[in-house]
Amino acid sequence: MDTPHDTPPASTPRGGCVLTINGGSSSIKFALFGPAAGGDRLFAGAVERVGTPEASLRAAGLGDREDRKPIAATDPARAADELIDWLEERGDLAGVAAVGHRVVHGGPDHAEPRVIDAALLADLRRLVPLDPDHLPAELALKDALTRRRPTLPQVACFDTAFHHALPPVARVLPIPRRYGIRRYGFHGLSYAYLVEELRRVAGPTAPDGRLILAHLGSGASLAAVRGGACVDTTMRFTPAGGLVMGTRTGDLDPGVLIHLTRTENLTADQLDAVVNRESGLRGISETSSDMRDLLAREATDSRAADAVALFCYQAKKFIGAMAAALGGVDTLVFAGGVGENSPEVRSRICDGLAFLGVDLGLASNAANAAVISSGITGVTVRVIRTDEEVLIARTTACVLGLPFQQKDATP
Ligand SMILES: Nc1ncnc2c1ncn2[C@@H]1O[C@H](COP(=O)(O)OP(=O)(O)O)[C@@H](O)[C@H]1O
Ligand SMILES: CC(=O)OP(=O)(O)O
Ligand SMILES: [Mg+2]
Repeated sequence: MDTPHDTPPASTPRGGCVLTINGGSSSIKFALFGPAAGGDRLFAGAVERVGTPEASLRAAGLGDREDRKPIAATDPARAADELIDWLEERGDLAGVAAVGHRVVHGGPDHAEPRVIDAALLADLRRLVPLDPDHLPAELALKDALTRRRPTLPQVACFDTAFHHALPPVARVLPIPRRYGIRRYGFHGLSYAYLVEELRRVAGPTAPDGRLILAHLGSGASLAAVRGGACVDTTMRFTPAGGLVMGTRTGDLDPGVLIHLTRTENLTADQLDAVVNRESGLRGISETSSDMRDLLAREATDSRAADAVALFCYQAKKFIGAMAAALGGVDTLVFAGGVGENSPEVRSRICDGLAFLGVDLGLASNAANAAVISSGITGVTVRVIRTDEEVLIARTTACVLGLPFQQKDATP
């Protein structure tokens, strides 16, 4: 898996493919689907640790071993160029009919997926201050692809769309209206996929009940869904709010920021770095933002133990809050890198939630089974592997009228 290839693995000739791009602050996930009529995932991968000397590109096709190589990706634009070079070398870009982008923030005006044109680009550039940790990278990826393939249609799929119809009481934030600050909510592509997948695995009426979705990755949030519609979510105006995350604070007394501005003379950029990149699990543990590292260290490092404990405690409290918004809960879904893979974290989050009817089965939870509730109480607890990429590919094909039927949603 770690052996770098000097030559890229051979690709199969193909056309009509959809390339998906999920650009974040430190990684770019990508996948190639198609040919369009089949909709298979041909390969998937990621450029990781963008902005550091350790940046690398890894990818694996169906049945292939993973290919990994170091790349020079000092910023998102360089990372995009490296990724496009790699796709060109493989001969894959020639077969791409469309590119679908995850766009984390759509602001007040954009929810429906649409082709990225000059007007949308101008709007997205204006939205950068709302999400300085995702949008610049996403725009750099779009620009790099346009430079290299000016006629290739590119479609924006908005992470905020799932929350677009939040009830007014969940949307309003208590600050003078003149500032136009409101709750948007994020991780919507993941949530939309989880609702679809729940329908597929648990029956067409499963998402109609009271549903709590917990997307627990480096970025983490929860959503309360009733009748298939989102009624509340933990993130607010930006993806920095809500649950404590790998490097982001989550909810913080706003007075803390005033205090830091006054006592440390921090500028907006410095506050951005503190809130979005130096805090959360990293800030508390003083070592790592990665849940695996923290779990491995917590027996010998009380700071790592504090970080894990805080994450689990806050997730438990937010499940309680989402249950209150829904008037109870029928199904709880864990997703994201932590939610899908850590029985320990799930067990600590659910410990003490028996009053809501949440009770985990020991063996099923340890096995990361699809259903991990004990069956003794009323709430069905599930683990679903989220797949933002397939949702982007499907949406992109739909916007452009490409034939695309995803045969198997499981990566
Ligand atoms: N087996 C595991 N146990 C605990 N945490 C895990 C495990 N596998 C992955 N994770 C955690 O998942 C997080 C990354 O989640 P992911 O959804 O991939 O993030 P991203 O937001 O970058 O998409 C990291 O904190 C990582 O440590
Ligand atoms: C919205 C958000 O936090 O996204 P990610 O988890 O990819 O950083
Ligand atoms: Mg993510």
